[in-house]
Amino acid sequence: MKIALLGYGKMGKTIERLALEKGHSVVFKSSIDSSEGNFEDAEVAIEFSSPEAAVKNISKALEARIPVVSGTTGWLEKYDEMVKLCEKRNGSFISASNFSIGVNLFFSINEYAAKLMAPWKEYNVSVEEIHHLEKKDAPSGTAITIAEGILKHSNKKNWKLNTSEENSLNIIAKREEDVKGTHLVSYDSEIDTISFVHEAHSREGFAKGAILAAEWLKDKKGIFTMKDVLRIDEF
Ligand SMILES: NC(=O)C1=CN([C@@H]2O[C@H](COP(=O)(O)OP(=O)(O)OC[C@H]3O[C@@H](n4cnc5c(N)ncnc54)[C@H](O)[C@@H]3O)[C@@H](O)[C@H]2O)C=CC1
Ligand SMILES: O=C(O)C1=N[C@H](C(=O)O)C[C@H](O)C1
Repeated sequence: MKIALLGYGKMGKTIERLALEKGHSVVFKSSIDSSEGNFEDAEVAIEFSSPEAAVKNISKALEARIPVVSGTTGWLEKYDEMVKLCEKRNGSFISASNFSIGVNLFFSINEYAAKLMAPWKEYNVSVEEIHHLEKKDAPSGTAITIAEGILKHSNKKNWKLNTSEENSLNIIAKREEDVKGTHLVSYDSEIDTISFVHEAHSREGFAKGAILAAEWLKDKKGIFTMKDVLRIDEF
């Protein structure tokens, strides 16, 4: 598979290493101030850049009729615009807040727990995420997906960052040196706490999932999610 890497930072470089190990080739790569290779040669684009660059990068791939896998977080208010462009171009698009298999299983565990906990009003639920100091967005995209899973089954109205409002689901975002990505869901009562956590030990899980998504998407048309790729049923 011939890959274009739109964004060649921590994720782009990890994806390149693992993709080459799998026998794929990287025919184009771009950063904020440089690019090399020939974009039109790509069979699929993998996009991990920044909240400001994501829409431009995804549009570039869709306009060129190159299937695109996007992992960038913090731009999702423009998601519907990208879906419309994909439909107009009869293209192929997957966006996910987290491509690791473990986190996608965690999303289902989270929804199951939210459904199970819904009648037990003495428990207050919260989400905490911890990431490295360079991360631009807060809360993380993964924390937002987790919060959306909880809100499907909860009587809380919305999620908010660092809130003590009873009607809102509190997301706590922490930034610490070199943390690859930790997400914790806690149900607290006066009597006890139930919590479950996903901790990424490296960026390889995100990168492997993105390559898997690209292999899966390459010869398909439409807009998909990681649940389609991994065949995980909706709750
Ligand atoms: N969905 C997932 O599984 C994962 C998502 N991410 C997300 O992916 C994104 C990238 O993460 P990292 O590689 O760690 O970041 P990074 O900062 O190491 O790399 C970002 C890359 O994007 C480029 N870039 C930044 N601003 C740009 C602009 N305005 N125009 C063009 N290129 C630009 C940079 O030059 C660099 O090559 C972030 O949004 C992060 O939250 C990160 C890990 C996993
Ligand atoms: O910026 C990161 O590093 C990560 N971003 C994603 C997010 O915002 O959820 C996924 C992962 O946790 C790493």
